[in-house]
Amino acid sequence: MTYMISPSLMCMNLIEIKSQLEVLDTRADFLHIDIMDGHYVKNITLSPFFIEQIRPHTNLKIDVHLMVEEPSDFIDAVANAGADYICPHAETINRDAFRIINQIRKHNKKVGVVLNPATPVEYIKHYIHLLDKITVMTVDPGYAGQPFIPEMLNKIQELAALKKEHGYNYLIEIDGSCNTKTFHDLLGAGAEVLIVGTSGLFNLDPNLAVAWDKMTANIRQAEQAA
Ligand SMILES: O=C(CO)[C@H](O)[C@H](O)[C@H](O)COP(=O)(O)O
Ligand SMILES: [Co+2]
Repeated sequence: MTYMISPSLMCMNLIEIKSQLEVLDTRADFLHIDIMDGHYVKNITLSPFFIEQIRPHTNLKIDVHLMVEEPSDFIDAVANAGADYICPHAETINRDAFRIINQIRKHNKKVGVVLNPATPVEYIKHYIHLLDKITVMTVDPGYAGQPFIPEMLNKIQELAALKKEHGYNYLIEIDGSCNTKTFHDLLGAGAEVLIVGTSGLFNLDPNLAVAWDKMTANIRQAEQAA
């Protein structure tokens, strides 16, 4: 199975950003950056300023997860700060989805959308063919450390089947509780990008390089069981 790993930087040890980025730079495929406005979800984490600060220190693709009520207010700022993928929630763009997709494309950035657990794939059917990435939330958005919602495995399978049937280009990404308990089922269902946060990576060891090795061993085990 091929898969890509996207560490969620809101879960990193922010006191050690530089050394942690060095560890991730040679190992990860993306850096996942959660931006929240305190309204769409009741939390505030990273920011366009944070992206601008880390951009010169990594060669990885920066993937921005916008948990905000008005994505159009943030797209230019995160694009100018150096994001590669810009991913608003489908629930926040369906009144002007095509305008938002064009706003992201104008910056020559990849377009993703994120689906909350209660949002069906049907909700994005009129623009699914335009997407570079679809993120299935396997927890309700807003916080790290929440329990996995197993009903989401069917949604991942549905996206994998649609991709195969129509030849769509989107990557199928998972956000929330990707860890040793869920890797097997997620990869089996068709997950292609795993966002790893507290449970899958950062809490495995205080030394991030050691935590990374533990995580990859866990994934290898999950693959073998498949
Ligand atoms: O979007 C998120 C939360 O709303 C995140 O990307 C979290 O950082 C991620 O879910 C954390 O991973 P965990 O293993 O579920 O703590
Ligand atoms: Co996220």
